[in-house]
Amino acid sequence: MKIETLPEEFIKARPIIDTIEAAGYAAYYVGGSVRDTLLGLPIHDVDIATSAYPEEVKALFKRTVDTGIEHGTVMILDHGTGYETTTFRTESGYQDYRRPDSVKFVRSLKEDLNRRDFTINALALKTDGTIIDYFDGLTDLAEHRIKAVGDPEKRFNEDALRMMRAVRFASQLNFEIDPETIEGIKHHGPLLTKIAVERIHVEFVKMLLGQWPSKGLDVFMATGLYQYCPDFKAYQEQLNHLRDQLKRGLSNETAVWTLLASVFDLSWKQVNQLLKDWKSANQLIEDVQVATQAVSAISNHSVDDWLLYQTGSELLTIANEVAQQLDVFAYETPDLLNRYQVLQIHSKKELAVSGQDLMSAGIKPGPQLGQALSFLERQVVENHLNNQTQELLSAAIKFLNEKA
Ligand SMILES: Nc1ccn([C@@H]2O[C@H](COP(=O)(O)OP(=O)(O)OP(=O)(O)O)[C@@H](O)[C@H]2O)c(=O)n1
Ligand SMILES: [Mg+2]
Repeated sequence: MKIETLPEEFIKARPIIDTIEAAGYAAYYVGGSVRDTLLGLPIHDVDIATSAYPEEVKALFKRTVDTGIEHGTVMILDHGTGYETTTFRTESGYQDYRRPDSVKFVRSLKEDLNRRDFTINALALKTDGTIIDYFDGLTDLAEHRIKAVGDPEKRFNEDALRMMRAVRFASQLNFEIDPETIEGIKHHGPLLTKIAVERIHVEFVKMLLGQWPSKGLDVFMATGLYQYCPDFKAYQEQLNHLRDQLKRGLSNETAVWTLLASVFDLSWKQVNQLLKDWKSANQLIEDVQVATQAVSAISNHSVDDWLLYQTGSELLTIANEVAQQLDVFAYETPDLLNRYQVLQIHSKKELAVSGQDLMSAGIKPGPQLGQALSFLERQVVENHLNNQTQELLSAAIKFLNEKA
């Protein structure tokens, strides 16, 4: 098979392959970019596989970075774009189920494609558009099938993350997973616990960002894979509910975790624990806590000005998206955003008085000053006070006198 017109990204990368070939080595486009081109999808990064050894690749180009030289990957920098170029290799002895004990460089493309995860990911593309397909990847692409290359058991023993990749591709592509590959996942699920949580996290999120998340979730649940992910064992019922409920993919990672936290009915503290167990960044944890609180207010029809203020426009949009997915939404997103926009202030900084102003008016520094500012902030947000300096100063003094 031959692709008549290659996407621009491949044409841009062509000089790299030409240079390698001119030196007497073979080089091909491989991986996701080939698969996605055949599916008519946009492509992100162009990966290259070559018979040249890493040192031989480096000798051919001025600017390279050793991004993974021990397993054969060198990044070639060309006019601002980086091309991951990996020497054909086979892998043997995966004692830890994630990294080969030894990588053996080979000169044969077929051997290289043979160690790849799924047939649709084991296609190679030549610069003239010819597709090389040793494992019937084209048939599986046409028939919308995710199928391990060769023996699924071996593929998952080599890298247990591939089980998560299978469900992620099902959700991104709306493909079915081949029955033998499903069996392989059922047998090897426990190996997932050997994999770094950060890597599982990436695949899990990609699954829920895919256009057909229920498809991925279905296999994720049916194979029992979920049990080997942090904390999910306790939430089988909720995850099954989600599988039946989800209409489309989420729009970003914050929405993914807010959805889960809402479906699991987690408290502020429990959100923190779940996301820590999933090795998430602190900013994500905070955002999910706030957005989850907003989802709950939305579903109770109890969104007030203070909640709008605390949540902010970005997280309000996310919370309402999640509420819509769960069919608990009571507000149109533009209405919520309008209500947010017309608040007198959107952060403490916009208050017409500062701590400095309060001190100039005779209030002593200390906890009282902070309390007065928080009082003013809430009063202004809730429209009980106008955001005007004089009015706020008097209100602060009165507040502190009443407390004393
Ligand atoms: N655990 C893995 C990861 C990757 N690969 C191979 O390396 C290629 C590139 O990997 P990666 O970029 O991680 O995935 P893609 O398939 O390119 O998917 P994406 O579009 O998400 O990048 C894959 O297509 C596959 O051939 C593999 O065999 N096993
Ligand atoms: Mg890729």
